[in-house]
Amino acid sequence: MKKSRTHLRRPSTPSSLAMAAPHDPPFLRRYGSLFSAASEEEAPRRGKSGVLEECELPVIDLRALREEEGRRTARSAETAGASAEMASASSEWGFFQVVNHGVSGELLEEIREEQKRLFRAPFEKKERWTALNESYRWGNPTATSLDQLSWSEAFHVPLSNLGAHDAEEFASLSGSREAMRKVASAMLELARILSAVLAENLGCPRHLFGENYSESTCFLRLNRYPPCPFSPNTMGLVPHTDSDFMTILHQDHVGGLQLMKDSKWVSIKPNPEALIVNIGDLFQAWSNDVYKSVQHRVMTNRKVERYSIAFFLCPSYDSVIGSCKEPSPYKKFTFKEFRAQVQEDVKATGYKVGLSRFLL
Ligand SMILES: O=C(O)CCC(=O)C(=O)O
Ligand SMILES: [Fe+2]
Repeated sequence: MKKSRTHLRRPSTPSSLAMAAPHDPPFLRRYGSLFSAASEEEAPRRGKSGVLEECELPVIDLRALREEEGRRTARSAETAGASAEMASASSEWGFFQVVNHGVSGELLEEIREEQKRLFRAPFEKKERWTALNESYRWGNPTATSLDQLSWSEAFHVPLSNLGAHDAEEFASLSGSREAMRKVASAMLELARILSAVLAENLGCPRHLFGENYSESTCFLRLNRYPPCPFSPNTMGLVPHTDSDFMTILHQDHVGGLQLMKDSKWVSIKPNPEALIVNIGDLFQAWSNDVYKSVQHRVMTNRKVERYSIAFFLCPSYDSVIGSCKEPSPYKKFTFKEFRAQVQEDVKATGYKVGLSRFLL
C-alpha cells in the first residue's frame, strides 16, 4: 500500500512562534525549507521512535581514587574495584558517570550562570563575538535534510584561548572566561586521572596520553538547545561519536541525551551530582577497540531550553595515535590526519565516517 506523505506543518499559532527569543538563532528562517520538504514518513529515522528506555548509567565514586592519585600510593582494593568498574563500563557502554569527581558544585553553578548570560546575548552579537575566536556555531551550515540538522548553538573554546587576552570586547566576557578557565582546568585534571586509570587497566603505562594533551586542541564546548516547536521530530545534536580521547560532560536537569546501546537509543537520566564521561574515537583506536566510542545524540524539547558543557581531551595535532598493544586493527595516524578526514567526509557526504576510515 502506498504511504501518504504528510508534510511537517510549520507551527503557526502565536504561542509557538512566540517561543523564539531575540537571542535564539533564526532556525526557521535559515532551515524552513528543510522542514517543509520533510515528511512524517521520515520522522522515525530522525528519532521519533526507536527509543526507548531510560537508563541510569553506571555511577562510579571517585573519592578514594582521587585521594590515592594525590598520594601516589598503590591501589587499594576499593580503588581497584572502581577502576575495574570504569573499564567495564567503557567497554560495554562507552559511557559512565562519576561522583566525587573534584569539580565543585559551586563552580558548575557558576559556569552555568555565565553560560546562560553568554547565550542570552542577541544573536547578531554572538555571531560577531570574535573574542571567543569565532567559535560560535549553530544549526549545520551544510545540512541538506533534517537528519543533518542540529537544533542547537554552541561556543567552542580552546584552552589556549582562556589565558590572558587583550581584545577589548573580552572585557564584557571576563567573568565567563574566568569561570571557563577554572572548569576547564578541573575537568582536564579529571580527564587525565580517568584516562590514566583506564590505560593502566589495559596493562599500559598510565601516563601515555594524560601527558600528551595540548592546550590548543583541548576545548570546552558550551551547548544550548533552544525550545523547538518541531520536537520530538528534530534533533538538538545529530548522532555522532566524539573525535577526542575522552569527553567530560555536565548536563542540566532537562534531559535529552541518548546513547546507542545494543542497536537501540537509550535515554540517559540526568543526575545532578554526576558528571558524564565518554570514550572518544582516539581512545577506542588506542585501546584496540576494547573501549568503545559510542554514538550519542541529543533530542530537542518543545517547551524548555537545555544547557550542557563538555570538555574534550585531545592530543596535539602531530601526535601519532598508536596502540596500547600490537597488532592494532588500525593504521597509524596523527590527530591532524584524523580531523582532516572527518571534515572531508562531512563535507562530501554530510556524515562523519570516523575510525573505520583508518582500519588496516
Ligand atoms: O549536550 C549533551 O548532552 C551532549 C553534547 C555532546 O555530545 C557534544 O558536545 O559532543
Ligand atoms: Fe558528543
